[in-house]
Amino acid sequence: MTPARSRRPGAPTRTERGIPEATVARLPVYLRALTALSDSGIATASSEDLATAAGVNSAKLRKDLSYLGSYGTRGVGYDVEYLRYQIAREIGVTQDWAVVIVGIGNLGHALANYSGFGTRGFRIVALLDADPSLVGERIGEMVVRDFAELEEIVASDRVSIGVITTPAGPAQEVCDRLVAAGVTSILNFAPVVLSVPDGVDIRKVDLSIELQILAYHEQRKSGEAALPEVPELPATMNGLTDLPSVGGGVGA
Ligand SMILES: NC(=O)c1ccc[n+]([C@@H]2O[C@H](COP(=O)([O-])OP(=O)(O)OC[C@H]3O[C@@H](n4cnc5c(N)ncnc54)[C@H](O)[C@@H]3O)[C@@H](O)[C@H]2O)c1
Repeated sequence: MTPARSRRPGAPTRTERGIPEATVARLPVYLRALTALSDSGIATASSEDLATAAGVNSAKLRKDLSYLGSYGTRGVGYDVEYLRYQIAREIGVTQDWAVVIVGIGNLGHALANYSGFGTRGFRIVALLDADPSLVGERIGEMVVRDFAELEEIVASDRVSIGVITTPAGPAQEVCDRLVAAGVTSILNFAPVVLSVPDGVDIRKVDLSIELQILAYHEQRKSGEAALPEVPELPATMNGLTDLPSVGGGVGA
């Protein structure tokens, strides 16, 4: 009989391929840094260069990349194009992902107007809203469509990712409709915890939490300046620095 697999307490959670979730959360950051290096015509980069471009320390970067089987060449560094391809393949952005955005208010408009998704492998196929006064509005090359068309759009465009930018109240109902229609990944901007069935991935973007983390660091910095001897913080608080950034989440 196969023994039940249990996770060692405190051990990092890992994906099915054995890559720690924290590493997966940093891969889009590396991808963005590599794209910038590639756009500047740089063909190879040392782990230090790459770490600086990505804003992490080089030991962490080397460890992360080792999970992809990428170790660079001693004295030369990493092949920028190849590493970019490896990371894109790992994240799954070598293919085109169809995305719908639900709730085209202030935030929905801002996301709809953002042109950076396409170059990162995400194709916005529909902007949906329940407000009839918004339906038919043109935003760039797209027209806001009625949320009632959701099921038809998800099926015809093979949509796998849904972005929720509605108020908190209707967010769970919108989420349920997305899931029932066949969407299996959700990016939620609404300030509410959504429940999804097994097999559906959900990410929450909350700028106020990110700001609170910055406030914590600010307080710590000013505390250190004012008081020469600041007591050591518990390890769990120090771990806050390992949280993935919001920017990585939305690819902005
Ligand atoms: N995560 C963050 O960091 C962050 C930052 C800003 C705003 N927000 C949140 O994002 C959400 C949107 O903010 P906003 O300022 O754009 O709000 P908004 O009121 O301008 O827009 C919300 C839109 O959702 C639509 N809507 C409402 N119910 C719907 C339904 N059942 N189906 C489809 N569409 C529906 C409305 O018609 C409206 O157009 C809010 O929940 C807000 O709290 C999050």
